[in-house]
Amino acid sequence: MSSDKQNNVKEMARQNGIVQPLLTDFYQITMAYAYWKSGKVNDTAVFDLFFRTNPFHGEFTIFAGLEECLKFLENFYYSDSDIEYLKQTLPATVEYEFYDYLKDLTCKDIKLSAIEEGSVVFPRVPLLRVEGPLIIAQLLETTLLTLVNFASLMATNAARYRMFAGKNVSLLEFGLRRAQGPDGGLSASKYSYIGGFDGTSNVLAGKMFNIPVKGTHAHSFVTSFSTLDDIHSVSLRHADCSRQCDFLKMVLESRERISEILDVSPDEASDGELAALISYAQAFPSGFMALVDTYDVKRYNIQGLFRHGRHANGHSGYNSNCGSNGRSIRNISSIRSACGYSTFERTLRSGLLNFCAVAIALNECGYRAVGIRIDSGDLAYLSVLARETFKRVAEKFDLPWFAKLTIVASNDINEETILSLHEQGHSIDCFGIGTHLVTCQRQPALGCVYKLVEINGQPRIKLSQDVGKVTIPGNKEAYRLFGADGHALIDLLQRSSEPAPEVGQKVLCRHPFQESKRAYVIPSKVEHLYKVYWNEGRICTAPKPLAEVRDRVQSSLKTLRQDIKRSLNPTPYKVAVSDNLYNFIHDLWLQNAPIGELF
Ligand SMILES: Nc1ncnc2c1ncn2[C@@H]1O[C@H](COP(=O)(O)OP(=O)(O)OP(=O)(O)O)[C@@H](O)[C@H]1O
Ligand SMILES: O=P(O)(O)OC[C@H]1O[C@H](OP(=O)(O)OP(=O)(O)O)[C@H](O)[C@@H]1O
Ligand SMILES: O=C(O)c1cccnc1
Ligand SMILES: [Mg+2]
Repeated sequence: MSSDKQNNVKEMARQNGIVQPLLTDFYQITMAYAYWKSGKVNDTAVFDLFFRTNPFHGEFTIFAGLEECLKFLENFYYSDSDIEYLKQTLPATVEYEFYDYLKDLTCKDIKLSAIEEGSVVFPRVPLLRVEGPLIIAQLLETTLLTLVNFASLMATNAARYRMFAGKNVSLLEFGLRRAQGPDGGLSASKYSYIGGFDGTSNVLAGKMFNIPVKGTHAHSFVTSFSTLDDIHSVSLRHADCSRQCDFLKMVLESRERISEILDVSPDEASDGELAALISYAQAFPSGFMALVDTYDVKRYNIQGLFRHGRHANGHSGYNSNCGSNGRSIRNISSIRSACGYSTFERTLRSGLLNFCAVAIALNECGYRAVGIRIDSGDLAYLSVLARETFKRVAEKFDLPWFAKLTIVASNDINEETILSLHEQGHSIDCFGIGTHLVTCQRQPALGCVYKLVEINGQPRIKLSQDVGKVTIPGNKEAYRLFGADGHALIDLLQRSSEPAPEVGQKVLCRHPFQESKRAYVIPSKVEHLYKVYWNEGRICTAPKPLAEVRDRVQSSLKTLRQDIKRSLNPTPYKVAVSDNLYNFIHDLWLQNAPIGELF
């Protein structure tokens, strides 16, 4: 295949295959027919796509999904089979000329302006502005919403995990198996990466979007081995020469030595687990990363006790509620009485001992192990226990790097768990996060809407009893005004006919609906938020590559004050309208609001 063709295939692959004009609500097509039949073919409209509330009890959102929107516009046409399907689906009374009209429909007369993908954005400020023929602009609604809503929600969720995890911890997305279907899983991987995750376990996402693919192994790998007899080969080739080492013998010898250092008996470690770890190390001698909790106390049938006693309030006993060994005395004693031996002594005893034995033997063969994953129990406590173990082995074997082995933690981790673990203190280097991240469990939808704000040059306002739902009419521009300290201060919406605010010039910023709320701002910097991305039938501003969008998320977040980003009770960021737009909204509101009668 020529390299052009290969690039083409790669480009196509980056596009989500199910995104096409029929991926919409039926009512868009019935409305299109009714518009067409009522002579509105030449009407022009402006639609705003925006959300009303930030997700996750936060005060910011990350805008994502723009690249997919542009690809959708680029490829928008009804195929013959689409038209055939519509003929069967719409009533027989629909005139045939309508299908001829649909057949020729493309986005050539649409103009799409948008905020840069990866930017922090706020309620009411349109993320996309779609201008053009009413019928086609209307037909785009559902697909644009589905492309922006989940992408932005995911990117925001991931950015929050990134922010609360801190920059010294890596984050891996492990969610595919628990995601909302294959497309949910794929999108989750893509937008988690944009939001600041370092890698994904999703191989297709890695291939399609060039995201680093990472992973460890599952419990099933460990439990598939029963005894040392299950080891296929006892040898491993030395890293520096072709010499075959008697790897099994080396591991068993190192296990003896380490068990003395750790003051545990090798008899208590599982041989099946050791066989599994040896086999994994033989397959990946330079990337040895082992799951070490398969044969911990959790697998000895006392799970119920452990769970109810310890995490009832979402906190571990470590540090807060602990005895001299760092565990909750109540839980330790209840587990002791249940199983007749000390949990503390037993915890990770098998896994850590076996891991260290294999890692030391690998070292003797010229390889460095990577680390461990813990997937159950008190992650703060167990990570500290593992780090202490590594330090002891590092010292005894005079291998300083051993103390710094990577500790990955997984198991139902969410934002609160990360904050709580940080509060307690832990030794985790990397979180593997699935369910809560990809399903956005804390808030499963963003709630972007697509509202008509102008028709044939005339502004449109949608009134509501709920003032928060009143739309801001007309064709508008949005500006971000920065304060003297360089932070973003306020987003300002103006009518498109108004001159842009200028640096150093006082601007009156008004709350869109509350008359008394207003402030003067003298911006130190003004950022025009919209660029035209699609016009005259083509992409006129190229969307940025994924890695640049990812950087944009971090640089854009840096412009926000810390209090806007904090987890608990963050300060709202201000979104305002110009004085001119304020008066325009309220005049139109009065014109459109019916005057009631009292009897
Ligand atoms: N130190 C900690 N502080 C707060 N939360 C923690 C801590 N350690 C673990 N967690 C969280 O507590 C929950 C523990 O879940 P659970 O009680 O089901 O235990 P488990 O170890 O997963 O048990 P099982 O193996 O039976 O599923 C997980 O959501 C995990 O992320
Ligand atoms: O908990 P999440 O945030 O969703 O992260 C993904 C989970 O998926 C795996 O568990 P699973 O029990 O499916 O398989 P395993 O045998 O590999 O643990 C992994 O061990 C994590 O616990
Ligand atoms: O690689 C892993 O450790 C992994 C991948 C998916 C889900 N849980 C864990
Ligand atoms: Mg698991």
